[in-house]
Amino acid sequence: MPSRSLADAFRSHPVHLHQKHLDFSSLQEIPDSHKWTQLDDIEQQHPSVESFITESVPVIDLLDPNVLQNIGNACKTWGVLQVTNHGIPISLLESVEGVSRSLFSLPVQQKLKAARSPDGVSGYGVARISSFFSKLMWSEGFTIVGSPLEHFRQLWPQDYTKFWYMFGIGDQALCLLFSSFSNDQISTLYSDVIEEHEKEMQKLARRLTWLMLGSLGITKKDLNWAGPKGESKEGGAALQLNSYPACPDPDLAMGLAAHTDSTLLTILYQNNTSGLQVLKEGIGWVTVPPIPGGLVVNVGDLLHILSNGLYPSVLHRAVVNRTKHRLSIAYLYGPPTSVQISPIQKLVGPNHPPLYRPITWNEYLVAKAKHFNKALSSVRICAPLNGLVDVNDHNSVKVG
Ligand SMILES: C=C1C[C@]23C[C@H]1CC[C@H]2[C@@]12CCC[C@@](C)(C(=O)O1)[C@H]2[C@@H]3C(=O)O
Ligand SMILES: O=C(O)CCC(=O)C(=O)O
Ligand SMILES: [Fe+2]
Repeated sequence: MPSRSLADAFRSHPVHLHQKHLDFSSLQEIPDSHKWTQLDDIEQQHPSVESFITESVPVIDLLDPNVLQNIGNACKTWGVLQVTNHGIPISLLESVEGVSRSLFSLPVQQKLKAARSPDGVSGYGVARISSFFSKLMWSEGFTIVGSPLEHFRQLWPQDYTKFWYMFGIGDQALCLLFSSFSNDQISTLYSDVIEEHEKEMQKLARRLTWLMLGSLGITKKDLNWAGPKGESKEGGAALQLNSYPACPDPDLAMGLAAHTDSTLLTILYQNNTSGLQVLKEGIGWVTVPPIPGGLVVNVGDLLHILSNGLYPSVLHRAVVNRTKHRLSIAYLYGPPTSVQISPIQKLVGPNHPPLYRPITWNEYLVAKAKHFNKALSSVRICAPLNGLVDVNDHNSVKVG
């Protein structure tokens, strides 16, 4: 099962985090432990640019007849795009948002009952990449690999009262509906939502992978693990629920520090609060605004390797804001965990030597745990000939 082996990567390389769990909602001021300066994250030195003076991340309708070409262009020039008409029911995305909101609203002590262990992949905690920074991020996360049922049973109290609320115009038609659930009922209900979401997202992720590779002229035949004989090998995935509480001084805080994803691709849902920014060469940090019904899709490090550097894995981060609690839901999609990933043969030739050595997803996760933003460079075997530079390797010299 892919989910079980994804966890193996973390067992072999435990990450001990300086966990300091804050009750963000009670803070009027940012504690020193959470105050970031430019020195705390080298990537902060790039300017944040206003969306109206610059280009923006392409929005692509998956039903557009030119979808293949549009996706190819977006992947080459940005490494990120937003998709509409993707087929995932909005109601399903809103249900996962509801589960996430309910989870993060629990008291800290309750959430810690499902804390992620240093050598585990699933559970509640700060982002794994936190170990590379001296300052803490203004966020909480919950990672799910496989069924979340056991963790959910640890989380919700025995008698859990859930309320739905509806607001009318002004304060006229405020309506609260209360209902009591047993721990078992709520865990099963929420777990079913997560599993349905996983099923739907898996389908979309596969479709997007083939569209992205298709625009490079790659078909299933060109990939040994996904070709006619490899059909049965399914990709694996992790679901990351992110919560960014409102912050008294957003300029001093960091929601999620700049990183690339160790995936083939990541599909991100953001509730109607912006915060995601991507780094565009020569421009700076560009905000990716939430669009109704849209999903953000970004190229991950493994697709960067497969495409032999043609598709950059985009450096991105999440910033926070003063008034709104922001939630995001990231579906981190990868290949079967023990399959060797290397530049696709068709994209390699005398003028295009392979830039990376073969590596499995599990090995890559270990490399990320050791080297963080230098993980991609750590598997590089060849200096770029044609001016391609790893997006997360800003110190390297550009040629051409
Ligand atoms: C399959 C994955 C991908 C992981 C590790 C593992 C499970 C959790 C993912 C994230 C999610 C949050 C950002 C990130 C950088 C992090 O800290 O945890 C991601 C990381 C990666 O993309 O490297
Ligand atoms: O919250 C966001 O917008 C970004 C989340 C993210 O990058 C991740 O979970 O990998
Ligand atoms: Fe990410």
